[in-house]
Amino acid sequence: MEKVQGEMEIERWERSEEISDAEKKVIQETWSRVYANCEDVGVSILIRFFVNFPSAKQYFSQFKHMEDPLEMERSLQLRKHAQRVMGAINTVVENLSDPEKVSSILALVGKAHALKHKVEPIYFKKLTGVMLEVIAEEYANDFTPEVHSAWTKMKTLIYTHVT
Ligand code: HEM
Repeated sequence: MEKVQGEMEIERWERSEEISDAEKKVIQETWSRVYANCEDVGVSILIRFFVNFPSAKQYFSQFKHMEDPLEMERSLQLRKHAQRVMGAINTVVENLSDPEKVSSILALVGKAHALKHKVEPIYFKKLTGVMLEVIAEEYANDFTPEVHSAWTKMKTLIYTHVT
C-alpha cells in the first residue's frame, strides 16, 4: 500500500535515529570509562541538572529547598538518585543489542516516574541533555564528532523511550 507523506517522514526520522552496530560499540567503550567513575559523574550530572533547572528539585523531599551545590552534593537522596540513574543507564548500555530489553527497562523507568513520582516528561529531555554535556566535558579527549553523534542518538533513545 502506498505510504502517505507523514508515514514516510516518520520512517526517515526513525532510520536517521537508528544506532548502528559501530555506534553501539563506541557508546559502550566511552560508557565503560564513564561508569568506572560513576559516583562522581552521576553526582556532577544531577547537581548541574538541579542548578540549571531548579524547578526539577520539587520532586525530591529532602533537597527541594537547597540552593548551594556543595550542600546538594552531601544530600543522600541526591546521591542515591545519581546511583540509580547511572545504574539504569548502565543496564541500557549493556543491552544495546537487545532493543526489546532496552524498551522494557526504559518503559519501566518512565512508568514509575509518571505514576509514582509524577515527574513531568520534559525533565527527562533536560536531564539527558545535561548528561551528554557533562560527559562530553569530562571525557573531552574521547569525544570526537563521531562519538558525539553516537551519544546524541543514545540521548534521544533514552528520553523518547522513557516518555
Ligand atoms: C534517565 C533518567 C532517569 C533514570 C534512569 C531514573 C531512575 C530512577 C530509579 C531507578 C529510581 C528508583 C526506583 C523508583 O522509585 O522508581 C528513581 C527514583 C526517583 N526519580 Fe528518577 N530517574 C531518572 C530521571 C528522573 C528525573 C528527570 C526526575 C525528576 C526531575 C526523577 C525523579 C525521581 C524521584 C523523585 C524518585 C524517588 C526518589 C526517592 O524515593 O528518594 N528521576 N529514578
